[in-house]
Amino acid sequence: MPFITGNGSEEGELYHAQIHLYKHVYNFVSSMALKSMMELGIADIIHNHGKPITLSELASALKLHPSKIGVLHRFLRLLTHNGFFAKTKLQLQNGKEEIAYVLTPPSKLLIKSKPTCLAPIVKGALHSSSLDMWHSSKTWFTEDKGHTLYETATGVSFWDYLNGEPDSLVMFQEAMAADSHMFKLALKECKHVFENLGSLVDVGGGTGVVTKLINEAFPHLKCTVFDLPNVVANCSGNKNLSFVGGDMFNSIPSADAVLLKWVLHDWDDELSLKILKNCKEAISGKGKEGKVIIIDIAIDEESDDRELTELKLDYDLVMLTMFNGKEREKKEWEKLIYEAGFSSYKITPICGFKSLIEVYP
Ligand SMILES: C[S@@+](CC[C@H](N)C(=O)[O-])C[C@H]1O[C@@H](n2cnc3c(N)ncnc32)[C@H](O)[C@@H]1O
Repeated sequence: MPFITGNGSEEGELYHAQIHLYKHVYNFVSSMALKSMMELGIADIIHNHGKPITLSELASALKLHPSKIGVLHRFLRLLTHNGFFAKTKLQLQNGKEEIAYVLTPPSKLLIKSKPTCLAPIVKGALHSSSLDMWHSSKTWFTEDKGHTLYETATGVSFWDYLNGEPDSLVMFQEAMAADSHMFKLALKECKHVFENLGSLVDVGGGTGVVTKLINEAFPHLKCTVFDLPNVVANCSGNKNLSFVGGDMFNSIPSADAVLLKWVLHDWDDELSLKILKNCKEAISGKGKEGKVIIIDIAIDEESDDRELTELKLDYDLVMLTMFNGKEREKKEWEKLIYEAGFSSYKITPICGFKSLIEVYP
């Protein structure tokens, strides 16, 4: 059981069950408190302060009305409990002590001046356009249409919504770019995958954050970012980095290798199969030497701990409800890869919760 049962008495079990249930009912409070912290820029303030910050110093930096100092304290208390701040004691000149707050590794990921800043993920994932649809889930379950939850709630697909709302498209691309910056660390783990390649096409490569990192590490590798025409319209590259607009369901530019990062989880098996078959076609000029490099989640409940599995399963529902996509278990990856006509593959965990899946013709 995921929760500890009581002392065996009926009441004890009931109380524990209630705590478990309420905890999950109010999980959104932790998410929204985190969003408030990101919007207020608290991580930046503490980072720029350069030393532990007291409540009154933080309130003053935030220019809060005095009536909000107690509010700030209670937000900080929850966020500290949730691991986003740590408390330390400052010795004052009058001999007294005062509590001060410092950043922890998760809140350091919200410092906007750092390349590893994940604030755009918090902004995008907790934006009303991602959350409001959940109120329509009962209708979605009971209707007999092949819509995503997002379509049922809003009447348009998420992709159409993005394409019709330039600000939202920018927010989405910024969230993707933020996540991709983490790839710089992962590149050290998977350098071997890109060595000895002459050309690479990054399919669904967005604004090219990942491809630029690969291009920096392998300046002689000819890289192409391939995405929808409106996504790459204003992107510029260099001698060995170009942007091409198109539709991966029609055809993909030829290369020695294709990269699909954070792409296949947007699509169901039928459409993913189509993309993979087009990837196979794109690398066919390289014979058995070609490869497809997938970076996505692989659900592995047996090996992963509870927190990691929960994150992967949360992502699965996000993909399902917004795109009719899915996060796949290892055996589902195998089925998809073999059905697309590839002969072998290798899965290696990277980037903390994603996997590198090397696929060979
Ligand atoms: C989840 S994002 C991943 C972006 C990037 N690979 C990354 O990891 O940051 C999926 C990308 O697929 C692109 N995409 C969606 N439909 C496409 C299509 N039919 N052809 C090419 N790209 C497409 C989207 O524009 C988006 O940039």
